[in-house]
Amino acid sequence: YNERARMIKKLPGPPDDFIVGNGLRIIKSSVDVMKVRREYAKKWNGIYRIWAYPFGAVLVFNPEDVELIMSSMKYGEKSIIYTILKPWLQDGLLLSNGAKWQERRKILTPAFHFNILRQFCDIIQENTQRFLEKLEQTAGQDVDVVPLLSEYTLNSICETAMGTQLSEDLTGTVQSYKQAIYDLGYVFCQRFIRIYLYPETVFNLTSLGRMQKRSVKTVKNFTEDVIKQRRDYVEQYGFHTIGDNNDSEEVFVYKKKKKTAMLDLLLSAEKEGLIDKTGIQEEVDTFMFEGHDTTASGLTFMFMLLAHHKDVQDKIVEELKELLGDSERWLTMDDLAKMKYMERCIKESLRIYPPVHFISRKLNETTVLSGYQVPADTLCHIPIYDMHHREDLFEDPERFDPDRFLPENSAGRHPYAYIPFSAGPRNCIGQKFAMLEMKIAVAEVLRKFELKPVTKPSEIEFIADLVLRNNGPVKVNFVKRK
Ligand code: HEM
Repeated sequence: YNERARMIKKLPGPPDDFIVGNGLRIIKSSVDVMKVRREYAKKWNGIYRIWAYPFGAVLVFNPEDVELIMSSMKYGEKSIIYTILKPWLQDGLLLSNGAKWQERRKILTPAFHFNILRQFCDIIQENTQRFLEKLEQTAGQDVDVVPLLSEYTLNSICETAMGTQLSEDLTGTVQSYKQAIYDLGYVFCQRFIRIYLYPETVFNLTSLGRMQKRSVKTVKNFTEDVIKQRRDYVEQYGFHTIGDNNDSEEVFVYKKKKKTAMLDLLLSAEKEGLIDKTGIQEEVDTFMFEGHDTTASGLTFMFMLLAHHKDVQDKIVEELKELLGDSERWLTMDDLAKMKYMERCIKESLRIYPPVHFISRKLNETTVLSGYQVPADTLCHIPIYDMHHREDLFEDPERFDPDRFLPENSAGRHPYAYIPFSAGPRNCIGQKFAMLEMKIAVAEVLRKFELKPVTKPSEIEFIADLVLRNNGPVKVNFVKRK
């Protein structure tokens, strides 16, 4: 009942219970908590608050407020809920703040330069061909795309950014890594809604605390192996450079040399004393997770949608035919840039199913949002999913309509109404990489297969996790084209 509480309670939100405020109302199962969030978002369209003593949170999904928060570094600091991820991602780019974040972002930005992505394109293509062979083995059957796509995207990030191929004898380790990521997402969400688990000493005594400890160990063992493999390679052969035979392709990475793998960049920064071993580990942990789980989620829902929209598949195939005729060559970056219809389909899928459905910032000063005074230190959550599903921003929001992204239909839309990759200075560093990978996967799969529907969008039940996931398999039937 202090001043901060009184200010927060002026915002619309669920009714309070004595002392605990809304704290008990949000302790739900992973599925129910997502349903409650949707109910609240529909009821208080644009802004509402949750007061759970001693924390106040405001959920902001009015584009004007979102712009205010995201467009400058004034609110660039991540909120306290991300500290739950610290034992795993430590001070990697996703979690770090201030000068450390700035320095790291400067080191890592060149790793996703256009010319480097051009080199990655071939590597992703090779991986895609292996993925297609896997699909061929189950052609005509109902398959759960979730594990297949997670393997596909994990291989892509390892072979490109990390410069390491995951060999067959690592299959067991890879499985444990993926399971550990699921477990860490589960622990994060369970702890997030249970404020009494915020103190470390209490949390460490619980089964969730023990689960986190085990999972962090598994994840770190795996990423340590990836770093070691590349370190050994670099020691033996030197940094893998590109553009040596073609000066027009020259890429100046971190002021001088040219390197492909992101990990090479970090190893070379280590030599210059700009980052240490721990720093490399935290960035590799961050990029391995952000670089595969998000894209896998995006592709999962994209394939489900395509399976239910044969007309959309036909249009993409038509676009491919116009571009390639009867040629069986691989698609290049230039081809993909011309596939405007397919790009609209991916954008629309990321609107309906944004893989990163929720982000959070710290308000470090009292801020006016939607006309309400929100006190300093309030957690400022941005539920991207709820904004993308606002009826007044996207008419008939559940309908899959790629033409929403035609230039004439996007004109007048608020630039912060659609933010699957976040926006502003702390936006997604891997956005172009993710779009490239998704385009290659969609185009190459549709060249070979027609997708038939199995799991229906109406059957999807989200579970609370770091990325958008269904509570169960997402099945599609891939039928080989003649
Ligand atoms: C469809 C795929 C992807 C989506 C939807 C996505 C979305 C996002 C979003 C919304 C954020 C902001 C997070 C926040 O503020 O808490 C973010 C940050 C980030 N993403 Fe992605 N991402 C994707 C793919 C990738 C890939 C492929 C990589 C790496 C290769 C990557 C690396 C990162 C990193 C390192 C950050 C933190 C950036 C910073 O704070 O400076 N993401 N991403």
